[in-house]
Amino acid sequence: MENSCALKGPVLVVDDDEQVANMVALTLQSEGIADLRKVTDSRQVMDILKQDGASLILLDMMMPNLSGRDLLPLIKQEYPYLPVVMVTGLSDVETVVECMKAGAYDYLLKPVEPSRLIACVKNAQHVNDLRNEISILKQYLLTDRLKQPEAFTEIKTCSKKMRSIFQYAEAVSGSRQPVLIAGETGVGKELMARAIHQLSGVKGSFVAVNVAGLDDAMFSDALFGHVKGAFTGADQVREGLIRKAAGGTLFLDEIGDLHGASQIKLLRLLQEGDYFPVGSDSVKKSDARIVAATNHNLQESMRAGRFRSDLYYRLCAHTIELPPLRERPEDIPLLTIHLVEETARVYGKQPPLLSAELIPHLRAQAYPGNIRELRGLVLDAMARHQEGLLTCEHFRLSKETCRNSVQVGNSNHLLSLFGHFPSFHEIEDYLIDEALTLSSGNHNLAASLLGVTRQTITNRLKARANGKTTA
Ligand SMILES: Nc1ncnc2c1ncn2[C@@H]1O[C@H](COP(=O)(O)OP(=O)(O)OP(=O)(O)O)[C@@H](O)[C@H]1O
Repeated sequence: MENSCALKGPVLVVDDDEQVANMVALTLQSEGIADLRKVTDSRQVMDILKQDGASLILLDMMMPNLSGRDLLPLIKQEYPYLPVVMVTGLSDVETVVECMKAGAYDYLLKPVEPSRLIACVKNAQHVNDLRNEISILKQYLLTDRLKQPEAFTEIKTCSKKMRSIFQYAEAVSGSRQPVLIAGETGVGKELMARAIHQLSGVKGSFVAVNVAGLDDAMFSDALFGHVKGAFTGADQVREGLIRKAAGGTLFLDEIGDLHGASQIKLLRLLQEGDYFPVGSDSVKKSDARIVAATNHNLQESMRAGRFRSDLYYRLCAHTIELPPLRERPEDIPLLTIHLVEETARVYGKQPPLLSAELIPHLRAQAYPGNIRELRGLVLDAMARHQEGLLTCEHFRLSKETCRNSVQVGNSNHLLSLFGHFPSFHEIEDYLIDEALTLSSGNHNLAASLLGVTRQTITNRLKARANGKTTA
């Protein structure tokens, strides 16, 4: 019995009549469902499932040697979550009822009507997606592990909230449904969109377009392209970005600013998977996965009549809300060190050590521009910095927060913290513990924060464990 309910693999079209199988396959291919396998001998089905799996089976009821009706219980016993759609002639309706009771997902009557076939397959795929998503989320609840941590390498974080978001992103990355990434400016929405693209394992490209400021004509031309002669000056055919994103991901940034007329076109693309190049009345199909991002509250925009509710509900099936930096201050040390190292590489400098008071200062900022703002601050500070420690003096920080943070060195504060005036070793231990907390236990990071080597921290911790520290 199959333990995992994650369903991967082609749609199997099982019919002894090759013509019918071809017709079904062609109809599905015309809808962009390309991962198909035709099987004309039903006795091969169980072996195929064992070797290559399947995400759905279209199973003819009447076949020589092993009928669909006899095969169904065998499939259901081994693969209880695999949707099986029975395909049958009208006269078999009673048997269909029996098959539904035996676990068939749905049935189609011959001759198969294309729109019903497509709707049935898409529904089954949607149910599969949801089941896969739930199954992955369940695994996370039990293990708290990421399957592909490398997809998130560019997103530096030690925040638990962000880690749960990574898990959710992994869970939805295999779905064909759109993903909406919401969050303030500069929180890393585009980085997240790229991670989802990488996680989904699709072969096509990641194509990004910022739709803010595009009027409807510009939007249609950029996305859908145009035919020669579509308008004055259109003397060449232009392939739209949607074509470039075929088999990949189309990232629509600032979707909350999308023009009203363009919203209708995008809705059609999401619902039907098709579009018209400008100046053409021949419809084109798209299999690009749509990921959209916004820093607006789309529900508010919807209530204010600026954003179509049908489009919103189509987009928000999988929503990822990235928290602002002020809600994950624990990321500030890690991000600062990452940005300092990155900038040092760009300027061809040695990465400087950070002064002890710098991180508390940086943590005290509000960052309305989030990580992009922190990046700007670090770039600017690194440009001023000549040599030695990187300190508060190099940063354009609010004087108020600097004054507040400087009070860390106040002796009253030390008295209230330790209950007595602390010894040198107590302060040392305290600093090491704080740095380890800030860096989520990362010794390299903690050493960099304290301006010492990693070995110093390790030796100190070892000595403490062996009871060799003096109070
Ligand atoms: N967690 C992170 N780790 C490292 N760099 C980050 C992180 N988050 C964001 N950045 C950097 O911050 C900058 C802004 O990120 P990004 O463009 O992804 O934000 P955004 O949310 O899409 O912004 P906007 O809404 O303004 O388009 C980029 O330079 C990006 O590399």
